[in-house]
Amino acid sequence: MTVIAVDALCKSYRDTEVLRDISFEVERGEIFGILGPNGAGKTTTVECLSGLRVPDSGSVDVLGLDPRKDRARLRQVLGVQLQNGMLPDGLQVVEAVELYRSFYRTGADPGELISGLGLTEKRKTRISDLSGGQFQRLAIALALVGRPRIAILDELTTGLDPQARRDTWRFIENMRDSGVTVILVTHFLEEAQRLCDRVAVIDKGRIAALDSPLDLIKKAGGEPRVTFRTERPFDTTALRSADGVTSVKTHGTQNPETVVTGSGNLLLTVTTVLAAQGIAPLETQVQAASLDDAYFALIGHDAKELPA
Ligand SMILES: Nc1ncnc2c1ncn2[C@@H]1O[C@H](COP(=O)(O)OP(=O)(O)OP(=O)(O)O)[C@@H](O)[C@H]1O
Repeated sequence: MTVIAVDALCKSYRDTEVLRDISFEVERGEIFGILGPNGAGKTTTVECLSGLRVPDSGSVDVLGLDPRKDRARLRQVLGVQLQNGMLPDGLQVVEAVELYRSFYRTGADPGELISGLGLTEKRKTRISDLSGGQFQRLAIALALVGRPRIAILDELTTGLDPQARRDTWRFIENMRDSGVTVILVTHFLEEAQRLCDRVAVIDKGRIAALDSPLDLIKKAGGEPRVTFRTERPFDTTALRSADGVTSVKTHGTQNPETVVTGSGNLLLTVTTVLAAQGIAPLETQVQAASLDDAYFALIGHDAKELPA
């Protein structure tokens, strides 16, 4: 069942086109990721979904409602993660959650939500005294306290420590399992790969790709890689011509690092070729293709690329 339908959305700020013909649909119970570089138009897109921004043209349908015309009804079914600075500093955590709970006819138990997000110790702390990560967790609690049917989480885990990030991922997965649809704007590709059922990559106001993380990786031709170091540089000719190997890149002169990408049993291929040359690889690692590869292939600047 489609819960969000966006069709041909366009938006300009003065004479700068920020959204250029954005269309997508989101199904009930999905975690739908929105990825893209800074300034790509991700926040503007989700602001059009929640009615905070009015598109210049195109249409948005959220659970059968038009966010421009039905904001009051939409607010009862849509939870939006607030950004820092949007809440009165003097409120305590528990007061903020209870206040937000009062905006909804039905909703979550504030105490359970606070504990589920690891904020029990901070329940009496004023918002101004929270750390960045604690505020972030409060913002998630406020987005969810009305038990929304759709939650829009923009930069969900920015500023969270690794443990809190993982706890938050589990929390979001449980939410999805209970039928909530989640729109997740993120810069963390690992987060998108782990959580999202489908991902839209927005670049310069257009959708550059929209697919499941696995299919994005496949379509971008992402391949597993084997990385190792050697004591000294070696002739890579045999490795380059081995079956299934598509690229070999080496960098450094002291214990140079070599990265081999390809298909088949790449680790066996690499170790066999090296053994035939009497080379013992050090610190060997095998990595599956990831969303990072697909993302950088799509937006065209691979910050991680090693020199050939
Ligand atoms: N109120 C505004 N007035 C003018 N320009 C704006 C306004 N809001 C956003 N922009 C511009 O629109 C473009 C898209 O912004 P948006 O916040 O949607 O990007 P984003 O993809 O969410 O970026 P980020 O990853 O940095 O959060 C940017 O170039 C931004 O400077």
